[in-house]
Amino acid sequence: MTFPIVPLFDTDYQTTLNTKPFLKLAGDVALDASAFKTDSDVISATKTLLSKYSKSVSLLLTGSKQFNEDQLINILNNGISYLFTNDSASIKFDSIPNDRIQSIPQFIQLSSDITLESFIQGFISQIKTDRKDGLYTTLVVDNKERCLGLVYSSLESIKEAITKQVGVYFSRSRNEIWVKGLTSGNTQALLSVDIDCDSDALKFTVSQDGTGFCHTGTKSCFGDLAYGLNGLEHTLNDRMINAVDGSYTQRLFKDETLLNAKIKEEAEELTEATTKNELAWEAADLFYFAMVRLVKNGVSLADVERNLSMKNLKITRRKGDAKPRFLQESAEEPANKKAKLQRTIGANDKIYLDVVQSSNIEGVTKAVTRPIQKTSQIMHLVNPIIDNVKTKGDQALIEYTKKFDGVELKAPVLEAPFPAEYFEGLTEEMKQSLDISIENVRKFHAAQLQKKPLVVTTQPGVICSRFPRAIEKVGLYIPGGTAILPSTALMLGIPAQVAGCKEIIFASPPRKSDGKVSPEVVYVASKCGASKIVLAGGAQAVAAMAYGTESVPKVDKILGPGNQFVTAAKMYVQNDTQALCSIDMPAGPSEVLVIADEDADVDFVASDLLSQAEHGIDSQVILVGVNLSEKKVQLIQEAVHEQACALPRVDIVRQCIAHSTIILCDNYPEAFEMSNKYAPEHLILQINEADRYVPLVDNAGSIFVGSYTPESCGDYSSGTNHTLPTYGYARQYSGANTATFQKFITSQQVTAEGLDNIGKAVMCIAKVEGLDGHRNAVKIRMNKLGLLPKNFQ
Ligand SMILES: NC(=O)c1ccc[n+]([C@@H]2O[C@H](COP(=O)([O-])OP(=O)(O)OC[C@H]3O[C@@H](n4cnc5c(N)ncnc54)[C@H](O)[C@@H]3O)[C@@H](O)[C@H]2O)c1
Ligand SMILES: N[C@H](CO)Cc1c[nH]c[nH+]1
Ligand SMILES: [Zn+2]
Repeated sequence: MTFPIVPLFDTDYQTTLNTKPFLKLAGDVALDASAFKTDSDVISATKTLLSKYSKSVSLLLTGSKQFNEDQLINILNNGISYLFTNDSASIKFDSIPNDRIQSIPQFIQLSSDITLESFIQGFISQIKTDRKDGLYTTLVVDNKERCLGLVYSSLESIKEAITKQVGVYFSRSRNEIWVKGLTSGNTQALLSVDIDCDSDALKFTVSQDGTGFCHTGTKSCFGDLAYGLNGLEHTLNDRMINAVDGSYTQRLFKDETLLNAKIKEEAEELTEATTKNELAWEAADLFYFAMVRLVKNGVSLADVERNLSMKNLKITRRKGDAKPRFLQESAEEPANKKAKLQRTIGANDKIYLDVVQSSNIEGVTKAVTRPIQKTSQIMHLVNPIIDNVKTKGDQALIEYTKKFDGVELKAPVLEAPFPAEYFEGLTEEMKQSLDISIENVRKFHAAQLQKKPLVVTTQPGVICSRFPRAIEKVGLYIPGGTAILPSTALMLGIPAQVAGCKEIIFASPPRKSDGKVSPEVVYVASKCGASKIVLAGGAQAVAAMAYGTESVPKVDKILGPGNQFVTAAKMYVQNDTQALCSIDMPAGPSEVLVIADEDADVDFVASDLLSQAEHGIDSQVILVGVNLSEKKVQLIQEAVHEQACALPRVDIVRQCIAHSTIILCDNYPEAFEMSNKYAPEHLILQINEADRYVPLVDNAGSIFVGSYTPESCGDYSSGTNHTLPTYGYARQYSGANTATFQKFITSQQVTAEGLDNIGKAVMCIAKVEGLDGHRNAVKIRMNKLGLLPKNFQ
């Protein structure tokens, strides 16, 4: 049961509610149809009542038919819960379900007849209690039906609560009426009062003021309520008033075009999500942006829920077909859709990074989220490619190269020594430049070689050692989709040679123009002694090297960066025991995090950000500012825009910067903490005395120290490796190094003395493990050596 009286209103319901505000507590109300001229009048009154005062509104039909069937359907579709009639059994409409027509309930009363006394009396007459103290258990909830606490009411407190429409209860500890908030200031407006199904418990719905309901200062007696959609609504309402200048949420509030684009983008991503995690992730994003739009326009979650309830009452529902425009779009290839989305970022828009304060947890979380691909979707595309290469070998490689790279090959593999025509176009200057890089990379990686085995005598007569062996056959992937990368060829080929790998195979997608790989890549391949170049890219190249084909030898390890298809295929083959093939690391889209302070050169900072932003639309660049002034941030933004516009790959940069951010920190330790959490592939330090801060770095692929160390130097020529872990994998992976091309073997030698030293320990532990064979292998030897007493068991 809800409230035992349903007030019946005419058109002047507003005046009645002003003079008898207690009527709002009934929750359910009815309208007298005979007082309204048109169905629109009924609908307008219904909507006002539902939005301000009532939980449900019904319509009382008396006498002759005031409305025809169509009008009644219109009314029922716009919020009226029931039609009350004198004789529900005799009234039948073809299109109105029977359960929406009810006989007039006894408890309907004309509002003009209801007095405060009769209202209270009507309520009290319906409740009972079996408690010895005569009190009524009372549940207090807020207008979102969230439980605030459990209290008790007496008949007196109920009367006072209804009379004043505020939270009034009975305090058992003080044995007196308790007006909530009288001393704390945390008062309550009473919105409605309900009785439970067996009439012995009450529910007070209130609007809670002040810090909250609980005397401990929390919103409810069961802790705080700032979570989920309600918590988000609360935060966004707060941000509307207090948003930090330049924060992402503030930008969304101000920029209608951006906000609407994000809503469309997230809606589309939700339609593309497949796993539970992805669906929850994308739905959360969509709710977030939708909620920003609601809060911006003063619409509350309660308004949305009311709307849902109203829709639930509809009789005639639309067929539910989608507009043709959306049907057509969802049938489109994902690649087309992505391209379309990219075009929504205008070519003339200013290129600038979002700005968030480090204290803005939500903003920072969003900022450091990689524009990561959905593994399940990519695997969906990659799995059949791998299967086909496994079964059809070279033929599949040739077919995929035609399909994805637009090149028709006769043979998919180029054998060393590589024909002279493949070196055509290579200039002397280029050769010299590559040679400088090759020698520096060789020097740095040769220095990493462990020359002598590591030998440690752990106890007298127990000698342990460890020594490296080169991995025999390695497959090196050299990306070639959006840019040719001879630098990656040397970053992989030289360490493989230094480590002593017996067979080095390159794979790289051929150029569309002539079906060859670039002469620079061929030059590096010959310099590092590669035996073959597989003329294929993507998942098909990875599969060919992992399983082998007629002309591609199966390798033991695949190394090298690449796009999402390459990375997904590498992850797949390393998990397939049939392939028996390991990989270096997940080395996906390039990324950089720059830490800069007020003294940093704005042009240097901008150029470093852009040098990685130009890699691809799925790259990400982050600037962590230490105590940066507003002016400095503005200058950096201007430099980014100006330099970006002059780059040939400005379109790629634009897409990358759209998911890149400036995070403002107050001090250096905070900046490094931020960077360690992000675990960037590249970390650039453009701060005073940069080298002093290196010890603060726990997670990063490679560090670039000081203002004259652009990341480009590491990409090409300094000597460090540029094949580095991305996506935050710098937490657990190292970048490519000499050891990446080796495995380590351990060895031990135990003498009689050694056996005497550790033998008993071995036997003891083997016994507890129940492995007597292990124990015996020691016991036999020790017995023969006379190291055990005769009666030893
Ligand atoms: N982390 C590092 O160390 C590092 C180093 C260098 C480059 N990178 C990154 O490597 C990536 C290189 O990517 P790229 O695309 O330029 O070259 P790529 O060689 O990795 O990929 C090109 C291949 O992808 C395949 N492909 C393209 N579209 C496909 C589709 N729809 N279905 C199936 N396969 C498809 C084709 O086979 C094509 O040959 C960039 O993201 C760059 O940032 C990273
Ligand atoms: N920065 C890339 C690694 O993330 C490597 C590279 C190659 N060419 C230019 N840059
Ligand atoms: Zn680079």
